[in-house]
Amino acid sequence: MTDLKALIGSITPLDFNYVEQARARQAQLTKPAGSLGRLEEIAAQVAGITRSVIPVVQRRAVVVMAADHGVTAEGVSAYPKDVTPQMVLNFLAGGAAINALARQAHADVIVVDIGVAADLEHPNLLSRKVRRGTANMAREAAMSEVEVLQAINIGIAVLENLAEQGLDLVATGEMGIGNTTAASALSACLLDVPAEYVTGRGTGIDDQQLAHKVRIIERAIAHNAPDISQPLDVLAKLGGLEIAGLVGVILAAASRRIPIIIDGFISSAAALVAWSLAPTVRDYLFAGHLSVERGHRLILEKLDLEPLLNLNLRLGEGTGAVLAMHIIEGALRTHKEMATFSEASVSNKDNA
Ligand SMILES: Cc1cc2ncn([C@H]3O[C@H](COP(=O)(O)O)[C@@H](O)[C@H]3O)c2cc1C
Ligand SMILES: O=C(O)c1cccnc1
Repeated sequence: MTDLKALIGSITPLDFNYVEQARARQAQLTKPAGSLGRLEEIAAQVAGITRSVIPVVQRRAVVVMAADHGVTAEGVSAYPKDVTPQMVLNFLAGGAAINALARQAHADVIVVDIGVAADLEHPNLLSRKVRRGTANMAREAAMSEVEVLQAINIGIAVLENLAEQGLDLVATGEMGIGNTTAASALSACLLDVPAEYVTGRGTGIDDQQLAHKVRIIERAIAHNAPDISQPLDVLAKLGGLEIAGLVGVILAAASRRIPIIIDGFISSAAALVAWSLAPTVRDYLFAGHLSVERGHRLILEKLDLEPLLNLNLRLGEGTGAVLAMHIIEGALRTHKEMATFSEASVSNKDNA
């Protein structure tokens, strides 16, 4: 097992030397100063992350962590829990939204069974089951302390393996019926806001079911009484195995200086936990999009992240994050491929 403390300690802030050099290059490119807006900031941030003045993001992957949630017994989702293993098989067959978008973005889809409550076998599935779904958090802790650490360690190992093979950009994705309930419970605690503020309709529940979902989350928080100053305690009691796995992915990617695009509400809840453990992780994060799910904006505000896209997505799987890879690529392509004023013999501003 990785020493989590050591991993967290190894996450360093952006290297401003490279940020400044990237900004200096941007100032020389054939465009009015600042005219590429956030694309310029993205290029500078990736330069600071990777310690490369002209970075590339050639090798890309989305890690889709899948797991089940005991809290589905309370009727918090519009879909049955069987959809979790069924969708895992769909990912492996290439038929889900994430597969189509990943093909377009030239990203590998890495599917991890970290806690699906069904027996799954497939040559391309990473079978890393910690347990068959979490316990029902409305009645008991979702996971034990040992299990949450196991799940985080699996995320770390998955990322480190990918990094060994070569990885320039990673997106986070998930699948787990009931996981908006876990993400809402986590966010309510870590943001210290009423559950209602961060609870949405997930796969599409009605008003009555939404009110019920809020009550279940309130009950889970009251019953488990997590220590909100201890992110791992909150994660164990109210989280999900896939969320814990993504915490590991995020921490390990930051430690290896790999830029991370987080997806919607659930991935962002994982990022919130990672940030609570290691605030420096913020430097490595891009928010792929703003989800429709209530509460997403509050998490992004806490992390001081501005979403790259706003497309009314409410799917998860990593879809918004993988779409945002095109924006990051656009930022880095202009940064790399544009001519400077002197190269193209274009006149710069008089005082440049
Ligand atoms: C067919 C299908 C595909 C999905 N892909 C992602 N999710 C998304 O919906 C689930 C969370 O919503 P809730 O908390 O309401 O269950 C997660 O599995 C999430 O990834 C899906 C959901 C369904 C039904
Ligand atoms: O934003 C998300 O991640 C999301 C929203 C609804 C359902 N599943 C995921």
